[in-house]
Formats: sequence, C-alpha cells, structure tokens
Amino acid sequence: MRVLAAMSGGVDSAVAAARAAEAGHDVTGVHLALARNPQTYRSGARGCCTLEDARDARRAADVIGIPFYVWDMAEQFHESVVDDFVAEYAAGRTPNPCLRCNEKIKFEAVLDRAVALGFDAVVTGHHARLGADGLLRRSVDYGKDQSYVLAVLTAAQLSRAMFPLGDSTKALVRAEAAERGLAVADKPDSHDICFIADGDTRKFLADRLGSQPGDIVEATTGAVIGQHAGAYAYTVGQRRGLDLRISAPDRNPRYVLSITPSTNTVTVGPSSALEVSTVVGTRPIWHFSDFSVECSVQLRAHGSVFPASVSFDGSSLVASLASPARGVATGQAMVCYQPSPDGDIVLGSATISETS
Ligand SMILES: Nc1ncnc2c1ncn2[C@@H]1O[C@H](COP(=O)(O)OP(=O)(O)OP(=O)(O)O)[C@@H](O)[C@H]1O
Repeated sequence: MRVLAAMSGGVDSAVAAARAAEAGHDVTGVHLALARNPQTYRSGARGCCTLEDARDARRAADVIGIPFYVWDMAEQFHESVVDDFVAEYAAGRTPNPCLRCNEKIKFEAVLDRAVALGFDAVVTGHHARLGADGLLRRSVDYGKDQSYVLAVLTAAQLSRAMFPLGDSTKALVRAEAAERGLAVADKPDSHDICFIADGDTRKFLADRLGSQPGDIVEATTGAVIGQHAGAYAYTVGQRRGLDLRISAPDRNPRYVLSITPSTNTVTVGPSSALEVSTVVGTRPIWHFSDFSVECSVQLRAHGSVFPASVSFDGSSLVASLASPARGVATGQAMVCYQPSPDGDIVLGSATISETS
C-alpha cells in the first residue's frame, strides 16, 4: 500500500513510520506545520510543532530511508482546532483539542489530501489498535492508550488509518527506536496542549476573550460569594483558583458545578453536588449493531471508566451510569467501550452536552 506517515518529530511516529516501511508499504513521511508562528509553540523538548520538531522528523525519515515533506496546515489547524477551543470555553464547555485535531486535521484535512494524491492510508504513532473488524481498540499499554482521542473517527476514517504501535508498550517503542538508530529515542513525550506555549490555559483564553468580570454564586443559597474575571476560565469539577469570600466557620470546599455564559456566572457547591447518573452526548458516532447496550463509558481523557447502560437513538447517546460520576464537563467526549481480551473495543462516542 502507499501510505502517508504523519511524523511529529517524536519517537512514536518515527517508529510507526519505520514499522510501516518494514512491513513492505511504500511510505512517505509528512510533518504538519501547525503553528502560524512556530516560535510561539512549545520548544522542542516538550512540544510537537516547533522548527526543531520538523527537523527531528526529517532526520528520522532520512534514517528510515523514506521521502519526507512538510505540509503547512497552520490555517486549517487554527480554524478547526484553536478557534474551536476558544469558542467552546466561551460557551461554558471544556473541549479536548487533541480529539478535534484527530477528527478535523489528521483524519480529515490530511487524509483527504493524501487520498487525492493517491495514498491509501495515513499512519500515525497513536497508541491504539485496529481490529480485523475495523473497530478501534485500546492499546496494550493502558497507561499510554489514546483510543479516547481517536474515538471520534468514523468507520470511513478508520478504514484508512494505520496505528502500528498498538501492540507495543511505550518502553518497547523507545528501545526499538534506539535499536533503529533514531535520534529521537530518548526525546521526552509531549504533554499538555501543543499550541499553549507556557501551559497557562487561563491566560491563553484571557488574551483572546478579554476580562469579563462576573459573580461566583453559591448553588444552595444563590448568594454571591466571589468574583471571577471570566467564566470561560472555569471547568466543572474545578476546586482550585476560585477566589471566594467565605467567612469562617464555613470553609467547606466548593467546586464548580456549572458555568452559565448568558449570565456570566460560575455556580459552586459541595463535591456531592457534582454527582451525575445520566450523561447525554450529541454528534454521536456509533459502530455497533445494537442500539442499546451494557458497556463501560469514559467521560474524560485518562479518566476512570463507569459501567453504564447506553442507548443510541440516531442523534444522541444517553448513558445511565451504574454508579454516579463526579465532575463531568460538557464538551468532553463520552466514549463507550466493550471489554475485550485483545483491547477494549470502542463502540461509539459523543460530545457530552447534558448531565443530570
Ligand atoms: N505536527 C505533526 N506532524 C505530523 N504528525 C503529527 C504531528 N503531531 C502529531 N502527529 C501525529 O499524531 C500522532 C499522535 O500525536 P501526539 O501529539 O499524541 O504524539 P505522541 O503520542 O507523543 O507521538 P510522537 O512521539 O510521535 O510525538 C503522532 O504519533 C503523529 O503520528
């Protein structure tokens, strides 16, 4: 097959490209330039999209012996991922930009261009598996599993994806990179959000949305117990960073229960008030023949899973949790997994729109 390997400059995608080439595929490497100004992205040690990362990707392609290109996707990335990220926070939700990037950039903009150029598939270094049935599964390395951020992909997108690392642990991938003479073998993993240079999400949002002072309100009494500089800076379940004027002896911890952009209010309350038993999601993807199933749901990246009864009605997914979950934020993905010995299977996903 002719395949396009998306090479970030990190160790995972370098080994993924090398494995695809070794498996006999005709591989071309592509690094995506995603920054309008690469200097503003995280520096080479931690990020994915700096000039050093492009250089690291090129060196890896040279060692593997495959052609290599840089594609400038900065405008699409900003429109589909960064602007969406800001708009979602402004609407009181908590987005996951990696998920959005997989959906709109890697497996839409990049895949579409690749197919137009005659490629059969896009290879990435994601830690996830694709079964012979075409369904997405968790990686063998549960701690590194990235099926959650890939669960938004449709069957058509998955049919043109290759994830060569899903059967390997991260430790094995690093050892293999060293054996293959890839200089990125010891390069640290990327963390956080690649387009927020200093990791300060609140400041990033404030620079774009400005100061919007408003009230922090106690859920039970309706009393104003604090002020904020922008409701967009908060997430359901958050405890830290709340500037509350509460007098002793009432020092019980308060958590963000909801964010209401129309009144610019942040509502807080005790942790028990964060418990939800029903989660509704829109923009569903559903890969299963049954529209009603007992499965496990994951409600945030790296979060716990909850046994649930999930039903799909064509336009939304509704999960009734067997035991309550806390701090479930709208805008995050609800991903449904069916336990399986060769990696839990992704049955479907949706964007969380309501909880109760
Ligand atoms: N700027 C980029 N250009 C090309 N491909 C990219 C880029 N950023 C990410 N990818 C692809 O998406 C995959 C997952 O990205 P993620 O940021 O989660 O990296 P990762 O798991 O740390 O992998 P790596 O070690 O390859 O950076 C990468 O393995 C790579 O295939």
